[in-house]
Amino acid sequence: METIRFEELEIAEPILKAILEMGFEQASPIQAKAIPAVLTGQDIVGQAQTGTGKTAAFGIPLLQSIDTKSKNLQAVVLCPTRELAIQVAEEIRKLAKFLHGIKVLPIYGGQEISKQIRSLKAGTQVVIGTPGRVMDHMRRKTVKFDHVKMIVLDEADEMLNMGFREDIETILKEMPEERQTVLFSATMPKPIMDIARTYQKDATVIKVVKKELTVPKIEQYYYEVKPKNKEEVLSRLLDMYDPKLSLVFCNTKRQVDELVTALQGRGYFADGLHGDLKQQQRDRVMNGFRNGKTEILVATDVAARGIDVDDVEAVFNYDIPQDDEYYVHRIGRTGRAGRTGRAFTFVVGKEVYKLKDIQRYCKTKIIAQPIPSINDVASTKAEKLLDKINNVIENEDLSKMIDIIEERVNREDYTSLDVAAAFLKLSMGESEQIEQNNPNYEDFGNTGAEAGMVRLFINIGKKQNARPGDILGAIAGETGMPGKLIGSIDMYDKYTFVEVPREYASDVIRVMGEAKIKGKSINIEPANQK
Ligand SMILES: Nc1ncnc2c1ncn2[C@@H]1O[C@H](COP(=O)(O)OP(=O)(O)OP(=O)(O)O)[C@@H](O)[C@H]1O
Ligand SMILES: [Mg+2]
Repeated sequence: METIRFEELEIAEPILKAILEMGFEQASPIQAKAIPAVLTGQDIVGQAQTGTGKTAAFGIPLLQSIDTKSKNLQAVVLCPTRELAIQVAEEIRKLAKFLHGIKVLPIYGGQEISKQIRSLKAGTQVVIGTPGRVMDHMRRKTVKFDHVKMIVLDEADEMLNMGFREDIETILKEMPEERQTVLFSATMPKPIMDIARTYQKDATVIKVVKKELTVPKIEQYYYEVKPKNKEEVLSRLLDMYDPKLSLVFCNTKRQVDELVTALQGRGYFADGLHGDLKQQQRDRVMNGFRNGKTEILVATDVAARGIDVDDVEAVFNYDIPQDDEYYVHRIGRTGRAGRTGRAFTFVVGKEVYKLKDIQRYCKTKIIAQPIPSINDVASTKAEKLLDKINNVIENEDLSKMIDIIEERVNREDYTSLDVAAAFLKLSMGESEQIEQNNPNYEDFGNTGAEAGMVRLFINIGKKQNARPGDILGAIAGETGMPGKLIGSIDMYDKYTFVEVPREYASDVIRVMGEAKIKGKSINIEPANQK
């Protein structure tokens, strides 16, 4: 595709300077098409994939339309959530850095209204707000729309989903007839086009059409899981891919809270975001995620729309999204502005059919993946560590270290290979110690009813005719584990497992395989869960 430079788009000098400072090198396709169109003053519907710069596509012409000599309110942007309002205001402020005399104000619920009123009174030309709070100011007559030239509905379809239809319609009716109305989103379901027909005049639709609705640079995978395994699978994927920042979407607030507790219990830096939190808490959580203190943000769909955080390398659909469109917006939190990303979706049972619908809607392929075993996680972790070592070997002076190792190796009866292996094991942490004779294994983490326990899948061979008590007795006898410590054993047709305290897991594994459990002469094999 032809590249368009911002200089070719008739953008005012101070704004160009700001764009340069923001590090944008060329206009994205939606920017190249929408900026000139919005500048002509016509009504526009703009659709382009997530993370392709729609904010600046309306933000640049919006700023250019402001008369800086007047202190009247001249442009309004409506966003579905406070987080998005804050972010859009931030981006527009950056674009306005060299435009003197422009005030850009985010207004949203939860923030002290008197403070907002003071700022509005002092003269604000651009307001970025959530529909509820903007309505509130409209009713109090603390905003006046008489001089508004342009209104932007960012994520209009989501505002409708959230029940803001009436508010939006009331706001639009209050605005001058001859204003410009602009809509932007990555998805354009029918209700949006209805709004467009009712409230826009001969709108021009600008679609940057791509084959698929999702960003091609996002690798998309799915995993068939059992509900009770989701937490473990999530942990394995987090350990294996080690994303800098991750966003995990759940369908309910309760699930968000539960998962945050579970992840924190497992030692992850996780935090939760949903609509039941107090406004200050929401700000605290969002800031923690933006500055990297929180590495895993668990959220409901409040964080699905428009949120732009650098370094979100993975998105997890812990629960499959209820609407096809949500899939697009959720996974679009990664792979932004040309970067790569990964999206992982968990499906339970019949949900695979929902996944089919999603793929059809997005015109994309979501690839099935087996759940990584503990061994897969460990080898990926080892690979990553070794990659880091490469760097050290190539770039650092190791002579002193080599002397120390050499001295040790000469003194003891082992090789430098042994030393390297031992170091690798140490740096991978304790959890990998129970790998060797690894049956499929599930760790319950440190919270919940089964805290501290692990479940080991085993095979007992039908011919042995062993009863549960025999097996528990045999394990206890062989490992020295007090019998009462074995949580439980379950024997089904297809699989059998024992649940034991984590610290005994490696002992139980040790007696499996070749070893016979002597006390009762029962042979226990490691098994794969099926
Ligand atoms: N021309 C550009 N060159 C490089 N980066 C850009 C450019 N335009 C915007 N960006 C950056 O790309 C990121 C994504 O932009 P933005 O949030 O506007 O995407 P969007 O299209 O609105 O996505 P969504 O559909 O998720 O709301 C932002 O960090 C923004 O600063
Ligand atoms: Mg956006």
